[in-house]
Amino acid sequence: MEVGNDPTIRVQALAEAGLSQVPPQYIQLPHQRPQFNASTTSSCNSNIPPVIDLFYFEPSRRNSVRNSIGRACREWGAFHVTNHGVPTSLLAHIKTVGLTFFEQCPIPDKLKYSCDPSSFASQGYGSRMLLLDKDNPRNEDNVVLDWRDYFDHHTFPLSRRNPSLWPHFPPDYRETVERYADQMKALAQKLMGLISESLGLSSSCIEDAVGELFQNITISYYPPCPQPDLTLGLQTHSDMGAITLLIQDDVGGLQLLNNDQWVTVPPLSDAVLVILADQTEVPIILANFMKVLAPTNRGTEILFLHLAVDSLIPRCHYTVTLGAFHIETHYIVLTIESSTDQVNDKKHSFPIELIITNGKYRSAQHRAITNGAQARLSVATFHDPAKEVKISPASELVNEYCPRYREVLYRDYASSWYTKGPDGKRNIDSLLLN
Ligand SMILES: O=C(O)CCC(=O)C(=O)O
Ligand SMILES: [Fe+2]
Repeated sequence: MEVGNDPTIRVQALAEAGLSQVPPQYIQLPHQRPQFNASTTSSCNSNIPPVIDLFYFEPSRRNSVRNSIGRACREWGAFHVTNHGVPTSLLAHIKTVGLTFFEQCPIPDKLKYSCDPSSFASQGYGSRMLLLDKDNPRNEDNVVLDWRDYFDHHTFPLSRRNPSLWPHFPPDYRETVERYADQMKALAQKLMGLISESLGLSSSCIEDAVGELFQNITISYYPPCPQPDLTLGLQTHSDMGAITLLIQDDVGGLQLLNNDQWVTVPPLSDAVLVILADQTEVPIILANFMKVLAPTNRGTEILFLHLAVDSLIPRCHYTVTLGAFHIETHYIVLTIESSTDQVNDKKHSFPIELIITNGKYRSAQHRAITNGAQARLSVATFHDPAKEVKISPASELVNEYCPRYREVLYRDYASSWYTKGPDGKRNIDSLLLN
């Protein structure tokens, strides 16, 4: 069977053909292949993303919930939430309708919903995530394909929502996706509020920076794979938008990179996994640090960063000198003062660099592994800026203390992601000018 640049090939068809070996396009480079050892696959591994009880957003719990979220964002860039207010029956039902579509609709019927392979993140049924590089067909030789089929739905803003383009089978598929989209948007907005507050910012900060939310829901179906040790269901990536809410069935296979180790995320049927995506990492947070940093004196010999995280953690003061800058834990900058007025150009731009790298609000790298026994299903709900939103620190806030990030249209950012491939975090790193 021809695979690769044939957009009609579905992984499910390859799996059903009973191959004993996957076609070569699905074989990962050796350093990308998963390791199947006890520490990454054991369900009793204690090193897993935290589970945070949201207590249905009860105001009296807000402070402690916000602290837990801050810690999880610094340490993992991801966390589970429970008591989030989304009916658990709906979490179960969206997985049921997704599985019914993938497993009970014949492939020729599913192909009627095929997405457009020439435009990225297009709605519909597909397999290949990255765009074909038509200008450089030779680049195709380097493309490794995911062992995955998916259905992508455009759900917000409502002007993009057209359920008649979604599966008609099972009969309640469309209505379930609509209900799920509404519930996930409400949850994402509440979580962005808490994440903003966990940075010491006003609760609307991240949402204001993102602007009108664009929501896509991707149901991924990973057929059993004859060679799980050579393949990935979904290649290593960080999500490109602001925040992703993910649920998975009880088969398991999602892995998160934590302290350079791949950790298998256990399926929790009542929980939703929150994944920080690229736009929550640098540009938005950076813009807010810049607001705080903007009124500093320039060219100072020593800077004092007054750090405080919240009322529960005692205020700490740090002295910053070139070469001796060290922040142990938290990094909310309240003020910067100079103790001398000596000018030393070399110091420009170092404080915020360190703040960012110490900050640990990094988008989480993750991937999906495959298995030889059972198909697996996940539902990822992405919340992204509009394509026209410019991603950059606000220009009036940039001074020479700040690192410069290249301004980029979110559309171009997404396009680069889909043409060059995520390759870990290559895309967000490419925005750094220095
Ligand atoms: O299937 C999974 O668990 C991961 C899905 C994912 O990361 C994505 O769709 O971006
Ligand atoms: Fe993802």
